[in-house]
Amino acid sequence: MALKANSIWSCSEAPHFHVGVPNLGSRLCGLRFVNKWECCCAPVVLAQAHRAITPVEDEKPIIPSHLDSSGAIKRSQNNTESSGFHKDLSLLPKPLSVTEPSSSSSDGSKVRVAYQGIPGAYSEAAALKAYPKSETVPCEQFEAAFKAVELWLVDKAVLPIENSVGGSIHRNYDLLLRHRLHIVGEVQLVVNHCLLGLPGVQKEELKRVFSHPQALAQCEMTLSKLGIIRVSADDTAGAAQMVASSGERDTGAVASARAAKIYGLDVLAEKIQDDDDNITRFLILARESIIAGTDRPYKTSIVFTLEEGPGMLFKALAVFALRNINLTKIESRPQRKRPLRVVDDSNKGSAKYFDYLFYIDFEASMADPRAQFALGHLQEFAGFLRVLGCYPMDTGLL
Ligand SMILES: O=C(O)C(=O)C[C@]1(C(=O)O)C=C[C@@H](O)C=C1
Repeated sequence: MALKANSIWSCSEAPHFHVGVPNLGSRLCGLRFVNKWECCCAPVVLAQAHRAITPVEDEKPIIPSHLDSSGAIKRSQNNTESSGFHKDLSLLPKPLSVTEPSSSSSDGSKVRVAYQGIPGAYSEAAALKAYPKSETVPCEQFEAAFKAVELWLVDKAVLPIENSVGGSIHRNYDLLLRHRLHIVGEVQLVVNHCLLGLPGVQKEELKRVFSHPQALAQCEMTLSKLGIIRVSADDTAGAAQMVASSGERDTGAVASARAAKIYGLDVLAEKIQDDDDNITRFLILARESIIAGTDRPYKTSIVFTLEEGPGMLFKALAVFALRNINLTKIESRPQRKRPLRVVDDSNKGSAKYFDYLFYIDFEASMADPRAQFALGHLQEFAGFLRVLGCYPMDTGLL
C-alpha cells in the first residue's frame, strides 16, 4: 500500500478495519476492530483515551517511522532505489492524487458532473464554476445525482447544501448519510434571481410565478409586494422552460438571467432576492475521498450521534474548542430509523426523546493532528461517527 505524507487513507486504499482508541490511559496508537468509525477516512494516529474534558496542550502526533517530523515521506539514503520490496514501482497501487475542483483531469474537460435540474439551473452554474470545461449532466432529483456517481455514469455531483437566506437543504443532509459518497470540495455561488416572463410582458401583468421552493423563499418579500401567487417547480430553469412552453402571459418564473436566454424569456426584474448577498454553498461529491493536505485551508465534515444526557452536545463541541478548531456549520436531523428513544426512569416513568444526527463542518484538515485528536476524543462518547469528507475550502472571490 502506498502511504502518503499524511495519515489518512482513502476508502479504496484503506484496509477494512476500523481504527479505535484503546482505553489505556497512556498515549497509544492502537488498532482494533470497532464499529464506530463509519468511514475508512479515520486517522491512523489518534488521541489518548480521555474520558473527561481536559486541556490538550500535551497532545503530540505519533509519527510513523517512514515520515519525518513535518509529516513528509522520508527520502531513502539511496535516492535511486526504493527502500521496500517492490523494484518495479509500476506494479504498486497508485496513490490517490489530490482532487481539486478545477484539475481533476488535466484540463477538466473529461469530467462529467451531475447536477439537479435542467440547463440554466444555478446548480449547473455551480458545477461549471467548479469544473469550467466539464460536461454537465442534468438529473431530475438530488438522489438521481447521487446514484449517477455511484453507478459510474458521472465522475462527480455538485449539489446545494445551504443558502445564506433560506438555510439548509435538509434533503441533501439526509442523502449524504444514505449514500456512500465523499465530499471532495465546495463551491459558493452568488445567486441573483430574476423575474422572467414571455417577451413583451410587463411584471404588473403577472398573476403567478413558478420556481424552485428555495428560490421562492429567497424572494419572499418581493413576490409578496407584487401580490403574485407562488407555485413550486423542480428547479428554477425548469420553471422558466414551463413558462416558455405554456405561452401564458400572466405566468412568470423566478430564475437566472442565463435561463431567460436559454428559454427565450424576458428579464422583467433583476436581483429580486430579499437579501442582496444571496449565496448558495454547494458540495462536490465523488466516489473516492481526496488525500487531505495542509497546503491551504481545508474543511472537514462529519456526522455523529450522541447518547442522551445533560451536556452531551456541550462535550462534543468542546473537543473542537479545546483544540482551537473553528466550527463553520452545525445541523441536526432526526434519526429516521430510530426517531424516538424511550428512557425508563422508575421515579418519573418513561420519557420519549427525539433522536438526532449531528452534522458538523470544522476548519481543519484531517492531516492536521488537532483534527485527528479531536475526532479520537469525540469517538469516545459518540455512538456513531462518520467522516463525510475533508476538502479545500472555497476561499475564492464570489
Ligand atoms: O433550481 C435551481 O436552479 C437550483 O439549482 C436549486 C437551488 C437550491 O436547491 O437551492 C440552487 C440554488 C438556489 O439557492 C436556488 C435553488
